[in-house]
Amino acid sequence: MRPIVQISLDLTNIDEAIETAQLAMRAGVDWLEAGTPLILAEGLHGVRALRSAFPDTPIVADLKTMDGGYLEAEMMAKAGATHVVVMARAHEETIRCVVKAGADFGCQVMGDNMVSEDMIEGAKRLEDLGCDFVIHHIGYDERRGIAARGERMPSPMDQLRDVVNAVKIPVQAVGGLSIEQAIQCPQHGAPLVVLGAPLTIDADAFRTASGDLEGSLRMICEAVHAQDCAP
Ligand SMILES: O=C([C@H](O)CO)[C@H](O)[C@H](O)COP(=O)(O)O
Repeated sequence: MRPIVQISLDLTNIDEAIETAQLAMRAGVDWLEAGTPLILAEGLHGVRALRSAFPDTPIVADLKTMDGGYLEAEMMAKAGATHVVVMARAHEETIRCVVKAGADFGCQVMGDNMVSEDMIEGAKRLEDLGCDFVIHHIGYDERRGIAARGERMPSPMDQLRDVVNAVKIPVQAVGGLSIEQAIQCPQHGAPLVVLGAPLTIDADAFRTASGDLEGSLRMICEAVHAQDCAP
């Protein structure tokens, strides 16, 4: 699979999300993600606004579904999402329901292994239950909590190769990656590169790469697209 750059719009209003998405699309980003904060703040209106502004762009709705999977996926697909997210820790019936809704409404399913007791088994479970992609994810609170205790912060890079080797579906690594680590994901067999915090939480540091946010993002997109994804 050709490497893909996805931008996570972890923002809290539609105007800011559209503005950031426009910049991202000019820079060469392939997929947009309606991040969990945007979905909480703007709901289906946020996804509809992105779909209306970007009619041909894949849109991931980061719902983090734990229950009521069919309806959540149906609503997001009808609003314009091409991808929805269900959690590996959800009941297997919930994962099956999201997969069924994906098939019924033309939407692909990304399964997120965050806080799985065993991240590799979590990824396999998602594949076995019919998900189209695995999101190998170390959560924001988990990372911050561990760092606050002065311990080494876990990274999705720690087990990325093992997760990639355990499943046949494409994998995306998420959670606290540096820009360099994100760019390297295809070399570790993970073709979906997601950029989140660098554009929002850490925007100033991100700009330092070239002094200009759009220019920096363009450089990142070019670096990702120039790679072949390792098997
Ligand atoms: O999904 C996310 C998290 O659970 C909060 O909603 C974030 O999008 C994800 O953790 C982003 O991580 P960074 O790559 O560190 O921005």
